[in-house]
Amino acid sequence: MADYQDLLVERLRVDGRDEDGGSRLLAHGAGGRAEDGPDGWEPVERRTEIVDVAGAEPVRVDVVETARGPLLVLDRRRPDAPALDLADGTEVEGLALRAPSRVLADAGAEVAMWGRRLEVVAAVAGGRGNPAYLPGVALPDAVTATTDPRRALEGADVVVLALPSQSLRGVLGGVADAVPAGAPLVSLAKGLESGSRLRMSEVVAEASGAARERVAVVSGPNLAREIAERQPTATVVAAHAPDVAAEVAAACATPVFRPYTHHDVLGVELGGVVKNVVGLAVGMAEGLGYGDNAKASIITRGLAQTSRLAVALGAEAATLAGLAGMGDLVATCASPLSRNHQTGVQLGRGLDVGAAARVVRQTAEGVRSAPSVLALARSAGVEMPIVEQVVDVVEGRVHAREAARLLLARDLKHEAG
Ligand SMILES: NC(=O)C1=CN([C@@H]2O[C@H](COP(=O)(O)OP(=O)(O)OC[C@H]3O[C@@H](n4cnc5c(N)ncnc54)[C@H](OP(=O)(O)O)[C@@H]3O)[C@@H](O)[C@H]2O)C=CC1
Ligand SMILES: O=C(CO)COP(=O)(O)O
Repeated sequence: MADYQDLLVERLRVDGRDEDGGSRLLAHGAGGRAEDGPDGWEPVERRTEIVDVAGAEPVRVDVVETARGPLLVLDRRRPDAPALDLADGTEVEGLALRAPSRVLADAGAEVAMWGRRLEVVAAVAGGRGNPAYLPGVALPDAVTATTDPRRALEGADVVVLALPSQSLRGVLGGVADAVPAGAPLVSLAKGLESGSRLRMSEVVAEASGAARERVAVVSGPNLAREIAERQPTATVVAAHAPDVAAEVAAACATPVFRPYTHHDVLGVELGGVVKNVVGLAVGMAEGLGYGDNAKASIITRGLAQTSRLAVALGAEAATLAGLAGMGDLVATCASPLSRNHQTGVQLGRGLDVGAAARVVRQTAEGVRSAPSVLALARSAGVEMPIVEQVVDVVEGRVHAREAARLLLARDLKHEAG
């Protein structure tokens, strides 16, 4: 165990019963040693968390937590004893983990992360990072984690929503009443909601009930793995309210992460949405064995079509030439880390969407967004041939090779037309 984590012996006493019949516990203050403090017996938090398990029924987990941290062992002299079925007045010695997050939280630095899976949350809270998504990356000590979204939201100055686009409304809507009043709500998601075709800033405002001025989006060439490795990058923080954009930018700026503020929320979001679809197309070209000329052509025409759509919907053309447009498009189309790119490669090799998803195993937003982008484009009277072909491949109507042939066979035209 790293030297900044502590295992503390807790002196615990059973003090009656909870409403559900389990033992109510008190802990002796300051690590359970009487000489450590005058505060005597103090309440212990006990709650049940529901843990989703892939391919099985959810599991109920009893969590017992003292002021020092969660109990790993309730009774260290009888570790196999039934956890919370002790006679009134019994005293036991538990073991509490004081994790780095807790130590840093005490020192004032707080990033409270919510996750739905106990094993992920336990790994993050225990200083082991997130081995499932970011193997080999140590997360900052200041990140704490919980499976209880309300605890994560408690007292938050800024609420950051890093969820796949199709899950965001449900998750946020379920805890909207717990979002601290006045805290900016920041979306990192790069997709359109299927059905409503709403952008994520719109979904956030609807699901939370917050005014749109409280919502910000962060978008740019921001591949998660590189950021987690503290490799330098820049990004855009867009909000309708300049002070909200500035507040969020100040909150996330580091020596290697440089945010620029922007007012064009629509343009910034559309850049992030459509680059995923173009990333699928570039991946398909790669999967088909095409070279860099083909990929550069798709990137360039993809950006032209994205800008056309964005401007038709009311965004500024210059936004799409910036970090959230061209910048993110280049990162996605060039990097093997991009899940949209990876998914495209699998589609180009002939796999269908389901099989490609099983290979890539993480969210490729372009797959769900492509039909919504196409519908938006049609409603705005904008032609997006690359998106059209991606939709046809994703929906299994044509093979990627045929999609490429159809794109190349289109009528000749002026490049700026
Ligand atoms: N990864 C990246 O490089 C970047 C991603 N983004 C955007 O961020 C958004 C999220 O992507 P990302 O985190 O990478 O996606 P991943 O697929 O890597 O991870 C999805 C995360 O969301 C959780 N999740 C999914 N559905 C739900 C749900 N219904 N309730 C609760 N939690 C859920 C997953 O939990 P579980 O593990 O339990 O399934 C997992 O932690 C996307 O819109 C993406 O475009 C933006 C910039 C960079
Ligand atoms: O948006 C991203 C980089 O900016 C991440 O791209 P993927 O979702 O394709 O991995």
